Amino acid sequence: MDPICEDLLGNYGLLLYNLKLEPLIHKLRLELSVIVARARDHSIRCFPVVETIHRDNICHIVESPADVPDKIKKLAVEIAQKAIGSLEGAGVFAVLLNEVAPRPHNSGHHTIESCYTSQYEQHLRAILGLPLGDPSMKTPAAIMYNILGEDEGNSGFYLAHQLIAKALNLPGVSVHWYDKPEIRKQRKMGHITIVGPSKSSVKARLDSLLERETSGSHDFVTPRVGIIMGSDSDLPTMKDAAVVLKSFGVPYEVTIVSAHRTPDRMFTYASSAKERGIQIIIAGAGGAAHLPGMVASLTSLPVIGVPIKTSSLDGIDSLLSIVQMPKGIPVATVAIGNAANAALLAVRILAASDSNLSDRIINYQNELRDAVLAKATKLEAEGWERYLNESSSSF
Ligand SMILES: Nc1cncn1[C@@H]1O[C@H](COP(=O)(O)O)[C@@H](O)[C@H]1O
Repeated sequence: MDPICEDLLGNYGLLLYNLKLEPLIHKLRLELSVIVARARDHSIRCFPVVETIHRDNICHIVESPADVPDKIKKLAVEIAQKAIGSLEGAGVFAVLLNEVAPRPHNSGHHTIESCYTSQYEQHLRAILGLPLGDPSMKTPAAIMYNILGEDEGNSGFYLAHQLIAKALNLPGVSVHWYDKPEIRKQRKMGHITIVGPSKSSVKARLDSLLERETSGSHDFVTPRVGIIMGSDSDLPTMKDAAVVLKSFGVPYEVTIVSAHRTPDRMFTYASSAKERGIQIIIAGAGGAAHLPGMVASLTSLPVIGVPIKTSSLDGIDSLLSIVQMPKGIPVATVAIGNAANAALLAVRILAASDSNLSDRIINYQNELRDAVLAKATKLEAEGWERYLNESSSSF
């Protein structure tokens, strides 16, 4: 059997339309879903493939995009398109393992916050004969959690509202309450969508909401600075920015975004940064270092570029690629390899409207001054030869 099909049969079940489904459905752990929109002119657009995670045969969580290889996503989209192509009618259809639902679907609820066009808007566009909208994600990751009734009556409402109150304290969260008059155990009463910069961050936020152990970070504060770099080989340089931000107590996120190797990710990252709460982006890249400039062209946020020192041209190539921006799209550029200065500049920009940070910058500068004055006093007292001998290890 084709290994892709084996993969699907093993984990995702999408190819099982024509097989005996019952025994497999009972074992279903997760399922892929594709929301397909078909317009009246028969044009078709697909939302990103999501994975739905089931508990007691009820959809519990939806993660977007699905964490499966691209070849599986491609195959899932092809199957979904084929399925919808064989049906009549315009509108939004959800294609899953055991159903084709001719309507907006639970597995597409996340699109309200995470996609340029929600499944509901797409449905209206499709049935009204309007052009279909862009179904791609405007945020790198989203997770949707169904609020299921935990109890009957008032106790059930109380538990659900407790969860909602907690959710509203987390960044990137939107709560939808369906206002159903009655609550029953396992009945879908609403849903919570969490959007964020990565799968791990949205999963960690959901874990914190549900008071579950998380394998990722426990820091759920919205990052104010995004530190991005073209490759993990830039990390030894770029980590200095993180160290400085940490010392100033400025929340930040760190990730890899390559202008050339992951252009779509760069687009999504830069265009969603502002609405995710990021205020400044620090972008490091080496060689043909187009990342800072391209990111600056996709956002209105200030962008600080860090030229990474390269082996062949010592970073001059990176510096010139970053600093020579055309008029209209500025990138503040620091010295080659000086990610610490990029972070200090970011802190100064934030400090312009944050008196607490401003005080910390002044303290930091005072500390720098005092350190230099102490060295000057020592040099004058000891003379340069002894000073050099004593300090040689630190030069
Ligand atoms: N310009 C560019 C686009 N995508 C990655 N780079 C840069 O290419 C350099 C070499 O990357 P790697 O070590 O992954 O080959 C890194 O500095 C990285 O920022």
